[in-house]
Amino acid sequence: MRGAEPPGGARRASGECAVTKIGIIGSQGRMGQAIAAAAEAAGVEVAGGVDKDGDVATLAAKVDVLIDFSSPGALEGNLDAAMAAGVPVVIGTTGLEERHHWLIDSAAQVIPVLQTGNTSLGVTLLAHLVREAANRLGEDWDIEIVETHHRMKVDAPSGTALLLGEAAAEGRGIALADNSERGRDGITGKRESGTIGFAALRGGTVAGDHAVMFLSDSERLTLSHMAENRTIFAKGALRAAEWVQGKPAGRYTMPEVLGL
Ligand SMILES: NC(=O)C1=CN([C@@H]2O[C@H](COP(=O)(O)OP(=O)(O)OC[C@H]3O[C@@H](n4cnc5c(N)ncnc54)[C@H](OP(=O)(O)O)[C@@H]3O)[C@@H](O)[C@H]2O)C=CC1
Ligand SMILES: O=C(O)C1=N[C@H](C(=O)O)C[C@H](O)C1
Repeated sequence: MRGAEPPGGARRASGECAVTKIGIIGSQGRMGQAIAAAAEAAGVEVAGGVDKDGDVATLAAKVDVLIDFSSPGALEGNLDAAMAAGVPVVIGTTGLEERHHWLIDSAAQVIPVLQTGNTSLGVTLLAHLVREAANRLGEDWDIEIVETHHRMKVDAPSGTALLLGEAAAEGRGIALADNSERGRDGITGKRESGTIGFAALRGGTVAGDHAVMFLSDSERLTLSHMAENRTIFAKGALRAAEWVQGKPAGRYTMPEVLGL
């Protein structure tokens, strides 16, 4: 029908939308609530939200951008809904596996998709510093990543720890998948040279602490970040949502948003 509004993606590809109307997937969760509060403070309209068993297709049809902080199991349906409506999606959900990344790559052929394990400015800069340090320090510097989170967190290592591991691996010019040590217990044998180790601590209400340690024979360098609350993630998610609007189909992440 002539005059009917084109799918959101086509409309936004022209870049004409200035105001972001967001839809939150995982709206009643810790992050969903933090995003809604940050949106209210920033004057960003929340057009709706869904949780388990919610209707994401209906939500997608009435928003400019979907923001997903829910569960890996929801990802495929969320991407399908975003593609059908032609709206960009910001994915903050962690615990993603290879097949989820494949789904994201595939959706990014159709719509803009921004995925990150951490939307904060501090962690985005930390990843940059980690890449640089890993590149400049020789292989005699072992790399270990330690993360601490609240007792309710369900995935490990955290998405941020993995993001930092990827940054370290890039700096070293190695593939993280072939060089990571994800859990030591019992007679582990000595540390395998060149690996990147991960350790996860859980307890209390910690919003998210990450430390990347570089350890050599006689010295240690630690680069770290501590999140004092979820507002930093929520603000970063809103910034990502505003940035991704009007972008061409493709896969994006936080350094592009923050210009780092
Ligand atoms: N990238 C980043 O910067 C950050 C990422 N995160 C990540 O965000 C995710 C959410 O964290 P958090 O808010 O603490 O977790 P919560 O458990 O508090 O919230 C998750 C929410 O998602 C909902 N949900 C579960 N399954 C589905 C589904 N199939 N469809 C729609 N909604 C669903 C839950 O609903 P119900 O209760 O009904 O199951 C719940 O409301 C985690 O993966 C976490 O690691 C967190 C902080 C920062
Ligand atoms: O589940 C959380 O809480 C957090 N998850 C993200 C992660 O897995 O890295 C980001 C942040 O650390 C908080």
